[in-house]
Amino acid sequence: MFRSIRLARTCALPISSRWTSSHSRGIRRGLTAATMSNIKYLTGDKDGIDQFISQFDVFLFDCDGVLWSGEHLLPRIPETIAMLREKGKKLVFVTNNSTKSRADYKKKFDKMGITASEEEVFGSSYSAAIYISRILNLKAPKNKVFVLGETGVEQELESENVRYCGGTDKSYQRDVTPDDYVNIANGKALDDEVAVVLTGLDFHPTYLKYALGMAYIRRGAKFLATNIDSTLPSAGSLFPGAGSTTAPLITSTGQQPLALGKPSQAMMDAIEGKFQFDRKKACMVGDRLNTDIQFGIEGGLGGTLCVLTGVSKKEEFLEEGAQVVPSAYVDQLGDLMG
Ligand SMILES: O=C(O)[C@H](O)[C@H](O)COP(=O)(O)O
Ligand SMILES: [Mg+2]
Repeated sequence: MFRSIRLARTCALPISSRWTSSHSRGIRRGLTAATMSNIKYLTGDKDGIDQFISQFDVFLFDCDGVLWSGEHLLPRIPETIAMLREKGKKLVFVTNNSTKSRADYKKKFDKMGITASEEEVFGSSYSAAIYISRILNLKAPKNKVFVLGETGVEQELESENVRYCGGTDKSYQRDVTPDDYVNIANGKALDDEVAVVLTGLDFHPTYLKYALGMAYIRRGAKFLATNIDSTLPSAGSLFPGAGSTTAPLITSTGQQPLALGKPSQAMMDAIEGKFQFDRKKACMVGDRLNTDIQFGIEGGLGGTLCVLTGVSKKEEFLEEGAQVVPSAYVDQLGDLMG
């Protein structure tokens, strides 16, 4: 894949041509006995843990299902993060959860006693905002975004001076009326400055928002998504994810959105550019195979660590022929404390 790099506006983020590839090229690799034997199970293996950690200078951490499950902090997370910092490791928090901004995550870290800075967060809502502001680079007045998502998306669009409508605006959280059908069909209800429809995990989906989103896409607006995770791990269980709240627009328009969160390799390029690290000395830690682990493997990182406190189960990567296989796994991240 040809990769052209151009320095962007303010904070030096490389702009990769990989923003354009809609879906990452899945991993085509059968799980053989050899690879199965290579997967390290680290829980309870002190020497194995030390040896594993010593290979890496940088850890990219997923959040939901790894650090916490919704508002429930998982065991020994503050200690584990502190331990890695004491060992001089660089940490980056790479979440697909677009409902919060980097500033919101800083507040959540503080509330949960996790030592982390806003600068260390790189979320899918930020990824989407920089794609729109620095790649699409839409010309006014047709440069507005119709949002189907939460405040995290809105805040990150604001941080990139991108205009938007929809989203958490309460005037869209109402029942659709007969006039709405007429005004959407004749375009009176549509904002001519909307050039993009951006979806994320939406806790307030309404038929009206879907009807407007569909109309904008049908009249040519770009269809983007922060991420398309089908489920959200929370309170130790699974709930509808961003992919599920985006699905009505995929079904009604017959179009697939360009997803800008993990496993998008353009997001990896942007993270590498911002945090400047050697991929071979970096490890991706996550709970989901088709986002986190695939992200690390396709990104050519030195290693991937799957934790079993979120979405994926070990059977999914230990079974014969498994497509996405981490280099190691633990029952929970806190197990790295030995
Ligand atoms: O539905 C979603 O958006 C995802 O389940 C959720 O956001 C995943 O977040 P992550 O595990 O990447 O922190
Ligand atoms: Mg996760």
